[in-house]
Amino acid sequence: MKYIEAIAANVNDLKDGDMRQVRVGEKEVLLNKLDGKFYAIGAHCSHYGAPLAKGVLSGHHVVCPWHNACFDVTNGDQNQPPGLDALACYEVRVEGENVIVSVPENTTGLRSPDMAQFDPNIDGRTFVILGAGTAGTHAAETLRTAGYQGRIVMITKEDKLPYDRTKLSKAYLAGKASPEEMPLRSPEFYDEHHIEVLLNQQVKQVDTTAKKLTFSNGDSLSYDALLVATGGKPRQLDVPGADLRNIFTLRSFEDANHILTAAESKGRAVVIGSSFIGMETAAALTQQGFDVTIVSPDDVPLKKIFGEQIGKRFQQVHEENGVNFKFNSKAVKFEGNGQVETVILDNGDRLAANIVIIGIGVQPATDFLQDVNLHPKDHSVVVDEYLRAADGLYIAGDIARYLDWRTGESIRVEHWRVAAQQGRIAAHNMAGKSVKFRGLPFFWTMQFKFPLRYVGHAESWDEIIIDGDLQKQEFIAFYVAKNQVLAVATSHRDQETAAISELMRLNQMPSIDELRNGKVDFVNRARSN
Ligand SMILES: Cc1cc2nc3c(=O)[nH]c(=O)nc-3n(C[C@H](O)[C@H](O)[C@H](O)COP(=O)(O)OP(=O)(O)OC[C@H]3O[C@@H](n4cnc5c(N)ncnc54)[C@H](O)[C@@H]3O)c2cc1C
Ligand code: FES
Repeated sequence: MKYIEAIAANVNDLKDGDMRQVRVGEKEVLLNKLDGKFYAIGAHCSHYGAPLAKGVLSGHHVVCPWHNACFDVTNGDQNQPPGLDALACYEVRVEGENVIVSVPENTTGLRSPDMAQFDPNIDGRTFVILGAGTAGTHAAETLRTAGYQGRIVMITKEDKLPYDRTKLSKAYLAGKASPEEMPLRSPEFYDEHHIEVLLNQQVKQVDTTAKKLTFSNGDSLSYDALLVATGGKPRQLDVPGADLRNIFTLRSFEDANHILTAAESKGRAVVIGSSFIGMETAAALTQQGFDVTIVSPDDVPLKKIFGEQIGKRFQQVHEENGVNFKFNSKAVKFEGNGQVETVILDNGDRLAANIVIIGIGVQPATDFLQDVNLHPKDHSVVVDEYLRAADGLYIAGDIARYLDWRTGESIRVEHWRVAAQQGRIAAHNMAGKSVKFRGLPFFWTMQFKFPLRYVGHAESWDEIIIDGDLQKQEFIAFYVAKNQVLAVATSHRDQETAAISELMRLNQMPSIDELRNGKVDFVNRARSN
């Protein structure tokens, strides 16, 4: 292999705990100094390619500024999702005052994690992963990185290998991502690591005593351990005309493709619901040339999650881009000749529509589970801190209900990164370790050019402290209850967000008085760990 070598820095350029992006030939490298030693790894996050130098170095790991993936800077290992690959690790040496980094000429900056080889003679067990979403995908790969050599079967009712669901309502629907950009891994990857993916297979029943799954075609499959990660199923609107053509929900690749096909003729779109799916879909369809109206029973979009001020800022951004809102309204009927033409609201208003998207939330997809502890509120599965629901049965992602270690409350979240984290933890436990789930919820949204990141979990709060400027979309909002920061929503303050999530994870957030006074240096506080 050919290497490129270059002087990347002077030894005095970096203090302990510093990191910077440097160039070695044409390649970008993240150079770090820890305990007097230099390390060099790939410069860009394996998720969406964020420059890690703009994140936060905390202890031995760097937190990505965009969606909080974490990498060990001494070897490039990824220790927190959402990305799947590790980072390349490069040779560094010091000669005199020069820090010299050596990089393979063909490096991509990424590295596939080391995985155990499938060998049924060594391990004759079958581990089944029901659900090929983010939790399932991370679990399958983690089983191999954790050394499991038995059979892995991942099952999905969809016709696609695992893909990036979060892009559906953003880049994909807006026409900015092609179908080829959606898969999380290539077909060859699953072959190489002997991860069997059964497509188009719906599971109808799980017998947790006999450890057996039954498919809708009557076939069955026995398992030694099972991870159920079946995600959410969109709520339907039970009103007359709801079965007309061109009325959609959005959960799967197939849903998005149906919407795109119907959207070819452009025209008017009505979106029912002003939470994430509704708002993101409205933004994407507007960018596709639709005249979009959002119908919502609320008076401000996203108010229950972010509060009134931030919700109104999202509304303003949508209105500036031409989206109309019908607040305090419900759709009570759809009319049309085979295909939807009119949406009728509870106040009698009639909205012309070529397509309708219903975004009124999801329910945990658990109807095939009988003999486990389902929560009466939403039929999510109650798990212990190891994400276990019964002997040999693990649960991860949108269907898992667990105790939030920060507040002791029973919560369930619908976030991509959390589902990935849980898939990883569940896999470690299936593989024989004893790892507790102690994640900090994190999600992001992007509507037009308004990005928002959210760390923590707050269903209600006493106060929202806002640092920054909502109008400029540069702010941090702290959601406070009983003198504790439960959650933080931020826009265009990415490095501080990474630092805050680190401080929240370590239980080292500044006091509420400090936050009220402003000017807290979150980045330096997180770096000093
Ligand atoms: C359009 C959209 C955009 C989103 N954007 C964001 C975002 O920006 N940020 C964020 O944090 N979160 C976002 N989310 C939420 C995020 O995608 C979910 O939290 C995450 O996908 C949950 O992962 P999961 O593995 O639990 O389930 P899923 O990803 O839903 O995967 C479930 C899997 O189970 C399979 N399945 C279900 N039932 C059965 C059955 N009976 N038999 C066989 N297979 C079955 C499905 O086919 C699928 O493969 C978004 C969600 C959607 C729908
Ligand atoms: S780009 Fe790094 S976590 Fe998304």
